[in-house]
Amino acid sequence: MTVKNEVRVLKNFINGEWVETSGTDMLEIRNPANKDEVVVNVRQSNEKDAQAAIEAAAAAFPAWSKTPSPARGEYLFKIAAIMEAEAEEIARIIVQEEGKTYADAFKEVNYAAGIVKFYAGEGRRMTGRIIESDMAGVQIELHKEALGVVLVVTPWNFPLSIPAWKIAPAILSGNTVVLKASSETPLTAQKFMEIVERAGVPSGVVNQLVGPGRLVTEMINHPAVKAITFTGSNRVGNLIYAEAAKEMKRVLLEMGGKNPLIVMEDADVDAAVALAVAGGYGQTGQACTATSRVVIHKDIRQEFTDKLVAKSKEIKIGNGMDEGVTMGPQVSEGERQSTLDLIQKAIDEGGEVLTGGGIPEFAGSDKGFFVEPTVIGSVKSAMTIAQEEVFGPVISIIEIDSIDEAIEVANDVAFGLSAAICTKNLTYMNRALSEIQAGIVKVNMTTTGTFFQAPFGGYKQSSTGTYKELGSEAVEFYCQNKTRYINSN
Ligand SMILES: NC(=O)C1=CN([C@@H]2O[C@H](COP(=O)(O)OP(=O)(O)OC[C@H]3O[C@@H](n4cnc5c(N)ncnc54)[C@H](OP(=O)(O)O)[C@@H]3O)[C@@H](O)[C@H]2O)C=CC1
Ligand SMILES: O=C(O)CCC(=O)C(=O)O
Repeated sequence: MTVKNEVRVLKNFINGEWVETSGTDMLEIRNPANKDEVVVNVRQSNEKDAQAAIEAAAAAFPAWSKTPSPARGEYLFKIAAIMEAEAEEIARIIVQEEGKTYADAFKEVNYAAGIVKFYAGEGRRMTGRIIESDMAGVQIELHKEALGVVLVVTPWNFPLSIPAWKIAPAILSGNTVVLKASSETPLTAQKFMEIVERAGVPSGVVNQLVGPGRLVTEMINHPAVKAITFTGSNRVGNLIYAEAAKEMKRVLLEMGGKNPLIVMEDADVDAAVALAVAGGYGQTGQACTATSRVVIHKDIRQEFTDKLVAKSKEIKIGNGMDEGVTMGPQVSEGERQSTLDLIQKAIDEGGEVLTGGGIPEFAGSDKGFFVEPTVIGSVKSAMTIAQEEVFGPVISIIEIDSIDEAIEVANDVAFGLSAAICTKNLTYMNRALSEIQAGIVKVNMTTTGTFFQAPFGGYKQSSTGTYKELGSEAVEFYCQNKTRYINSN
């Protein structure tokens, strides 16, 4: 039986107007906690729509890039205020199409509003630099300029905050954008566009295209597109990088992680277990910063593991809107299957499932893409489960017997996004902070979660590495610096 919601068919947001998509394929978005519930229908866009979105952004660029940055910031303040005022409604949309808990979704909306306010304030902090010249009367200025049209390609796991953390610095810097949000979460993106419209952002500054990822390839090649910012899988990140390289376009890629939580022998075990649970199972493990490896000292492995298993069993799985639920479903059948496949591979390679490992059973569990919070013991660093991103609620336990070995294991992966260490020992702390090859290293904190005033980005295959997201540093990606020589003699 299909739940009869009032199902909308989404439109594109182009040049300040809601326009019918021109494709013929229809995509049904269903609630991942109840696949009988159709959330929204999407008639896909085609190349013609993609072209129109880019042209609208290109046409809006001259006026927008000349608008003073404090004035651009004022629009962002308005966007943030609407997000905050409508946080409950937006959070419900996120739960309905992505599946996370209402508490997580509500936090995401307020986090997104915080990001937008942060960049609104940056509008009054945009500065250049004066450089002394060799000649009297000659001044050299370093001046930031916007790039042009920026293509924003985003995933489903943070359907509001990731678009916000890319679009806010992009438009604050004077660029115009086309958003291609994930096909799993088009309604949240649409709601974001409605807010942009109501905040009075001039037509064409922000445009949104609903449609398949394959449209992005051609968009990258459009001459008006000057930069592409992407968060998602390494597979797609590689495709985008290769395509953009043809015209040497600027690219920012944020991709996978295989984030370790090192727990040393002096750690507070209960606190470390709480960090593993929050980092491993928060967002159903669907975060690029998720704790997927616990690298634990042999002296406390047993105690830690017993306590982690006990806490894992306390997780209440269900529909993210239901009271008391602490973990929602995975976003799709495909994502769940890929988690289950990796668990099976771990077993085949010698891992031991200590709790979870399968599909939970409760009333209605067959309707959603639920998976149990899973702890895998006896994991060795070379195993697939210790190397590949899972993107589900799975924590692997890897035993070590020294800080040297802990750091070696932490670094023994292709990724380098986030890492954390639990210890009170200053030497351990300093070694982790300086020797772990990751863009973010934390002490006695979860691998997940970022404060938006601080830069975010990974090492190795987690990111392109050349630019950071978040913080005032993010603006660098969206600007080019012109060196201006002025001879006033
Ligand atoms: N680092 C992170 O935060 C994230 C990592 N992932 C990883 O990626 C895996 C798959 O997730 P998925 O959502 O499919 O991630 P993808 O990388 O496939 O999708 C991310 C974005 O890229 C778009 N896209 C898809 N194909 C192309 C293409 N050929 N060219 C340009 N853009 C494209 C998608 O559009 P469309 O949705 O229309 O296909 C979406 O907007 C996860 O299991 C996880 O391992 C996923 C999400 C976030
Ligand atoms: O941990 C976080 O808050 C950020 C996670 C993230 O950026 C991602 O999963 O894409």
